[in-house]
This record gives sequence, C-alpha cells and structure tokens, in this order.
Amino acid sequence: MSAVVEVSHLTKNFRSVTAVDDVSFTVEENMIYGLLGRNGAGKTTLMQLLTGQDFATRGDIRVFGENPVENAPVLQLVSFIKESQKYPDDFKPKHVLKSAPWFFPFWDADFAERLIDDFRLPLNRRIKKLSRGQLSSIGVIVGLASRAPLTFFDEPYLGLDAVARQIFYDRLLEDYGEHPRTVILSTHLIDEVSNLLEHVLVIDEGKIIVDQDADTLRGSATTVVGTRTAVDAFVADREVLHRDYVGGLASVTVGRLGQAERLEAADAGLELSPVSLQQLIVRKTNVSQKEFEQSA
Ligand SMILES: Nc1ncnc2c1ncn2[C@@H]1O[C@H](COP(=O)(O)OP(=O)(O)OP(=O)(O)O)[C@@H](O)[C@H]1O
Repeated sequence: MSAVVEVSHLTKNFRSVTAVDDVSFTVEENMIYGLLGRNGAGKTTLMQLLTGQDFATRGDIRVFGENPVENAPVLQLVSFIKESQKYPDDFKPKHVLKSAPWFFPFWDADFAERLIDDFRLPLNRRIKKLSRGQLSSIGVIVGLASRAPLTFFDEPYLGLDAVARQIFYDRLLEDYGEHPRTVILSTHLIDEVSNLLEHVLVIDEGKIIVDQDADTLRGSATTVVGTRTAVDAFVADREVLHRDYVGGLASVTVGRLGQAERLEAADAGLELSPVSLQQLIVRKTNVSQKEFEQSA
C-alpha cells in the first residue's frame, strides 16, 4: 500500500483558535476513510488544508507526494465536495454537470446521467430554487462521477432523505468496487456509514484521537450489563469508557475482552453486547449520546 496523503505536525491557527493542533497521519490509497468528530472539532479545516484551499500555520502536507497548495497537477486528482458549495447565481444543475469534465479528468458522463435519474435531480431548474436535498445531490453526483483518485465528502448530504442517502452509499460502494480510489468522508451519521468505512480518523479539539482500522475499532469495546455488584466486580481492574447505573443494574463499557474474560463474564451472569461505532466514538469524545445526536 502506498500513502496518498502524508501529514506531519500540521497546525492551523485562526487567531486565538487552534483548529488543527500538531496532527500527523497518513492516508493509504484505495480505502474509504471516515473523518469523524464533534462540531468544531477541525474536520472541515483539515480537509481545506489537504485540498490546498487554505494555508497551514505549521507542519507539512504531501498529497500524492507533493504540497497541494496551487499545485494544479495534484489538485486535478482531488475532488472536494462540501455541503456549503456555492454556485453562480444563474447556474442550473446542467451547467455544473457540463463544466465538471473540465475539472475532473476521470469524469464519467454516463455514470453522472444514471445518478441524475437515481436522485431525480431537475437539470433545468435554477440552483437557487432547488430544495436543500436537491442541492446536496448535485455535490454527491459530482463527487461520485468525478472518480477522482482522492475524493473528500464533507457532510455531503445535508437535507438528503433516507432513500437518497442509501442510494449514495450503495452507488459509492458499487463504483468503488469497480474503480478503487481513496475516499475521505466526514459525517455525523456514523451508524449509517459504519459498514462503509475501512479506516477511522477521529478528531477532537484539533487533535487526532483515533487513527484505526474500522474492524479493529468496532471490536475494541464491549458493554457489560448485569447487577451493579457483579458488573462492578467484573470491571474493577479494567479501563472503563462509560458507566450507566439504573437502580441495582449497571451497564458499563470497557475495552476489548478476550475469550477467557467472556467466559468469566458469562459465569458471573453478565450479558455482553457489542458497541456500535457511533457509541464508541461518543464515548471516546466524551459526550452523552443525547448531546451527540443533538449535534448531528
Ligand atoms: N475562518 C475561521 N476563522 C476563525 N475560526 C475558525 C475559522 N474556520 C474555522 N474556525 C474554528 O475552527 C474550529 C474548527 O472548525 P471546523 O469547521 O474545522 O470544524 P468541523 O469539525 O468541520 O465542525 P462541524 O462538524 O460543525 O462542521 C472551530 O472552533 C471553528 O469555530
């Protein structure tokens, strides 16, 4: 595997705010990455830096081995789809789709046509008259049909309904199977994309706090449920990610359990349940589920 993105000690300050704080990581080619984190964690800033749309305060970025800033040969290999994309006032979707091949050398017009049907995008309506979901679908179509070797989706589907989001996930997976490329997806709908992700980066207050293969991460925590006394005894010497107590019952999330520990839990009358990627990330970024869902 070779690295598509290499980031070393990257920092971005906006006056007194440190949006990205001494971050180092690599992104391997032909994998789907999730870039996850709470509001204001630094996801968009990081993507802007990686796509050469902003300057770093400190540190080094290599995209396909080169600095991306004002680097046309590198940037034509990159597609950055963001929720807040602006278009000229009189633009219609057909104008966006017509101009896309100028920017993306791997553009597939037939695939774009199929996606337009899938998303029922009206091509001849002014963009400023489109619904929020229709507006998002333009970005999703461009992001998919551009087939850029490195594609960033930053919360691409604000306003897209559940059917349209599922179409996005399905088409992304199908097309990725036939045309492997590197995708970095930022979203708050973690459970929805959980099966799509092969690697997870979690950013919190500008720092990368998780950089892990998604399967390893999924198996890295377990919730132990039972009577308070039995659960407390079982978790006594373990690192606890979260505790919930209701009356005499307890539900406690701990790290990975081996086979012997699972048997020990069963003998103690405890139930074990897997922790979803979303719950795990909530635990790691240390907020309540409710707060997280409200921020999504
Ligand atoms: N141009 C700017 N000037 C000042 N502060 C900024 C600027 N852009 C971002 N920030 C701050 O940097 C931090 C990171 O913002 P960023 O948009 O990268 O977060 P995010 O993870 O994408 O959040 P969200 O999930 O809400 O979109 C925030 O505290 C934000 O207020």
